[in-house]
Amino acid sequence: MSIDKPLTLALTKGRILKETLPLLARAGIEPLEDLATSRKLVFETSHPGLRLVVIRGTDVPTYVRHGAADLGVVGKDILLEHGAEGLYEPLDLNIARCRLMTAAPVGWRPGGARVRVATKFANIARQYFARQGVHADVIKLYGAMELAPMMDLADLIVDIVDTGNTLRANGMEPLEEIAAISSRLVVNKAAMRASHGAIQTIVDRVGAAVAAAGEA
Ligand SMILES: Nc1ncnc2c1ncn2[C@@H]1O[C@H](COP(=O)(O)OP(=O)(O)OP(=O)(O)O)[C@@H](O)[C@H]1O
Ligand SMILES: O=P(O)(O)OC[C@H]1O[C@H](OP(=O)(O)OP(=O)(O)O)[C@H](O)[C@@H]1O
Repeated sequence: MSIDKPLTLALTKGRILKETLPLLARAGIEPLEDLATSRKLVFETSHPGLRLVVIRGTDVPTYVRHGAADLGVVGKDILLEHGAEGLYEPLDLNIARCRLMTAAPVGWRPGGARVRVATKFANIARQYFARQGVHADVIKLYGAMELAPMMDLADLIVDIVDTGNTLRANGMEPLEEIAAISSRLVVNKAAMRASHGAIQTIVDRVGAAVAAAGEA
């Protein structure tokens, strides 16, 4: 395989993208166009032979697993929920930090033998409650998890908590932490072997940028 093969880095759009771009800039990787104002999905960068694609977080592991992107930036919550098969996870980027938690309406106490749990993170929730020996009926939702207990769709939710403002605003409180979440750099395993030098250079530069951000 040619050593000049261009590399693709898949970025999660939205909140993670906002925190990723300054880190990449510190690593000397800057898009040649303004991502915020462009409707494009593919961007050349200042780093020779590296382009960016900007997609939904849940699609990042899919692109990287299939080798359609060589590297990716994605939340650990997505990796836990959708699996990290075929991926290396060489760096914790220490951005978009939050916690994956169980939460319930203030004052809720377990009653019957089963709990109804509404969440976007159905696999994580099933594994978590199974480990706790709790019979959980997991109801998959795609957003606004806090609404489910209010409408008596569920007793508990599993959701991302940062400040706790969203829970408080909806009469809920956090209960238990399932996992600490931050965004990760992931690499396709086959690409790591085929383009080791070029990929390791990027991992090292981004790693140095993470360390510098930690000291700032
Ligand atoms: N409040 C938060 N504080 C810090 N990080 C968060 C927070 N909420 C989500 N994240 C992280 O950011 C990622 C994207 O969250 P965001 O809420 O922007 O997207 P989404 O609306 O869930 O995704 P999509 O646009 O694909 O529907 C999550 O996977 C998680 O890793
Ligand atoms: O504890 P907090 O600081 O309130 O943060 C937690 C909230 O943040 C995220 O939602 P986000 O703000 O991204 O909205 P969205 O996912 O509904 O777009 C997440 O889904 C939680 O609802």
